[in-house]
Amino acid sequence: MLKIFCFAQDGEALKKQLSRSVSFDSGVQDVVNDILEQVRTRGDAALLEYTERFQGARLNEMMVSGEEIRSAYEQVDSGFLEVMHEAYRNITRFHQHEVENSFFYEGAGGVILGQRVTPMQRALLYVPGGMASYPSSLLMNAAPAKVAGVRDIVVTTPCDPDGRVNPHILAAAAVAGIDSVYKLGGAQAIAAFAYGTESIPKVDIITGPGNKYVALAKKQVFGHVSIDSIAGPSEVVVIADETANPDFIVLDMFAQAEHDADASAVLITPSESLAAAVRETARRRIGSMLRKDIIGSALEKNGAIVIVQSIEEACLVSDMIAPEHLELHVDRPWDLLPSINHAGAVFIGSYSCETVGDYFAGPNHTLPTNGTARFFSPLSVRDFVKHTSIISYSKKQLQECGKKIAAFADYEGLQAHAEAVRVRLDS
Ligand SMILES: NC(=O)c1ccc[n+]([C@@H]2O[C@H](COP(=O)([O-])OP(=O)(O)OC[C@H]3O[C@@H](n4cnc5c(N)ncnc54)[C@H](O)[C@@H]3O)[C@@H](O)[C@H]2O)c1
Ligand SMILES: N[C@H](CO)Cc1c[nH]c[nH+]1
Ligand SMILES: [Zn+2]
Repeated sequence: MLKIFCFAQDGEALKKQLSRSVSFDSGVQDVVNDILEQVRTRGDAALLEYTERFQGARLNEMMVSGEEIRSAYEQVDSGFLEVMHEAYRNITRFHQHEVENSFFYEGAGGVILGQRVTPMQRALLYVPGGMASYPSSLLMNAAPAKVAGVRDIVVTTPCDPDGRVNPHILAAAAVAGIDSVYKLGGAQAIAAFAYGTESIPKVDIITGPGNKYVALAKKQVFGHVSIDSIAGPSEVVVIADETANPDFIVLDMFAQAEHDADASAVLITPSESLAAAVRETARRRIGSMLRKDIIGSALEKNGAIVIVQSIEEACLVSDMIAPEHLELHVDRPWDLLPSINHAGAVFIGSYSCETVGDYFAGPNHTLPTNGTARFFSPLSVRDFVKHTSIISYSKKQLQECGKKIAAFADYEGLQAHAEAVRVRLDS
């Protein structure tokens, strides 16, 4: 199930296997492109057909009522509510540190220059709900949107075949103060909110994680709307030395693998004895896991133990993968941080397990996957704002530099640009 590779011998083959790419396989691309096109051209009719096909639900009503949200909040276990409230406070507090201010300054000659930071007006938060339900993802998406000051925040998540949304998700919506929840999932939901349909209002940004269909749909609609990142099937890389605990490592690898048969989990270590112990522990423990089939498939397809020559080489291999999550189970974990260039989130030391970040610590768990941590960042307040440049010249200030500006336009051969300045110099 967890094959052991030696980087020195299998380097080239491993590069191919481990480097995850944003180019999803062509079967998935065809399916997603077709769904996007159908919803774009046929609107609600296609949306409802796909909802019936993929969720088994024939919907008369696409939205959850306010009453359902209130009653879910009242009925959910009070201990769970408390944890959700505490987690939401932690997440909000973290995101408050990301707030950017507008700025203005006096440029040469006293002109006023600046940048306004303003919130997006309409955001869709996608909360996955195919194989499991993710109230934690609702909290993770809502907090930065709220902190940014987004005016209209709507959530969508797949309902069950009876048209019901998981009550824990509805309770999380109440915790975050969100009252618009749709029952739609998959690429068809992404299409509906990206293009708009008769019943679904187009949004400005779509954020949130999802399976490969959701992640690819977000990628394809980018440009019609903004997106946060490609946050697809979960991934973890563990870098470990001989001091690490094999049980910790195995359960952290299982934790990501249990999300999806397309998830991935890789251990990189210079210790052959640790590699053998992890493989043995995985074999022993998998039988007791409720999601053993999903874990087994994910590890079979995208699981590996890679033996390297040193911890430094482990960092290089990890960078090659650019994982969503990177755990450092080594003697001096902080020392490795400068050698890590590409990871969505880094977990320092063997007690900072990824589950802590998934639910509770505060940093966002919506993270880039498929190697896109090379250029995407975790979901943040920055995703929910945009920037507008401000330029203010008086007549006198324009007269001081107008000739130079008009000359620049002349060099570009753009006469109207030049005249637009000269006409003011003569006025
Ligand atoms: N990267 C992150 O930040 C992050 C965070 C949390 C969860 N995740 C990931 O989110 C995903 C959740 O996946 P999920 O499936 O449980 O829920 P989901 O809501 O992402 O996907 C369910 C929907 O996928 C669509 N779908 C399923 N099979 C299809 C098919 N054959 N053809 C077309 N559409 C199909 C259906 O519309 C279905 O309703 C997992 O991959 C998990 O690892 C990622
Ligand atoms: N590990 C997921 C991100 O890949 C987030 C999550 C939510 N619930 C449990 N885990
Ligand atoms: Zn998780």
